[in-house]
Amino acid sequence: MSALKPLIAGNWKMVGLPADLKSFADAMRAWSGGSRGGLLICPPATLLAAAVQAFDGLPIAVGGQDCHAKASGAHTGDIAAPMIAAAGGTFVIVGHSERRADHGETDAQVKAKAEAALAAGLTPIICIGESLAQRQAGETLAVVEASLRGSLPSGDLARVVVAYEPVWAIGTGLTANADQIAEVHAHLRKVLLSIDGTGAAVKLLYGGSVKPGNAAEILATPDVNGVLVGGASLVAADFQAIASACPA
Ligand SMILES: O=C[C@H](O)COP(=O)(O)O
Repeated sequence: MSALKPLIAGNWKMVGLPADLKSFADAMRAWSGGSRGGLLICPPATLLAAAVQAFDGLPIAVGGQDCHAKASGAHTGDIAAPMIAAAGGTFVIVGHSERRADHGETDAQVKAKAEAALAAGLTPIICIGESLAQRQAGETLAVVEASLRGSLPSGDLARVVVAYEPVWAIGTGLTANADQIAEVHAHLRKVLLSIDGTGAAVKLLYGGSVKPGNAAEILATPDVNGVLVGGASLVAADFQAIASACPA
């Protein structure tokens, strides 16, 4: 773990009703433990403002799961970055592999979304990762480097977070091992430093089947500055166990 304060981020994806948010917030309020990392929950857009209220007084930031590249306009069903900020959100995930796969999002579009997020005062969490076929073909580092370079916003990187999420490890129960994570994160850090001096400030999260049982090892892996948790972030006890696993 580097000097960067780790970030434990939960992505609820398309899961969660008001009652689920209430149970989760009640459990977080009753939690006697703590975390050395910052905590973030990205609920579905319908719960964004309610989550800000539900977590009032708790050290839990709230973020969106996606934003449009434009600040407003005729884009039915989309959400603009200033809307997330106005609801009290401070982060937004962009370029998640599920959006890249389901909506054909390109690196250029992800870059535009990250720039829109920054313009609205949000911290973008830019997701990149290789498919199983790309890993088996030995293309992992080239794929993630190209995606990183293509998805990063122009200019100051100090407020950017990058999440490495191998597509084959998302929701599958498969997790990249510590050596695989360390190799990719070291490469991403080298690329970030080569782009701009502010690349040192970019938090590098790992995502893909992070659970209470593997969080400590992942969080202790060199160049890992936090985790992006899907399924396990829906269960307060699991999210708490992962948050508690942050090393000193
Ligand atoms: O955004 C989160 C990632 O897609 C990981 O999801 P997962 O923890 O359910 O594998």
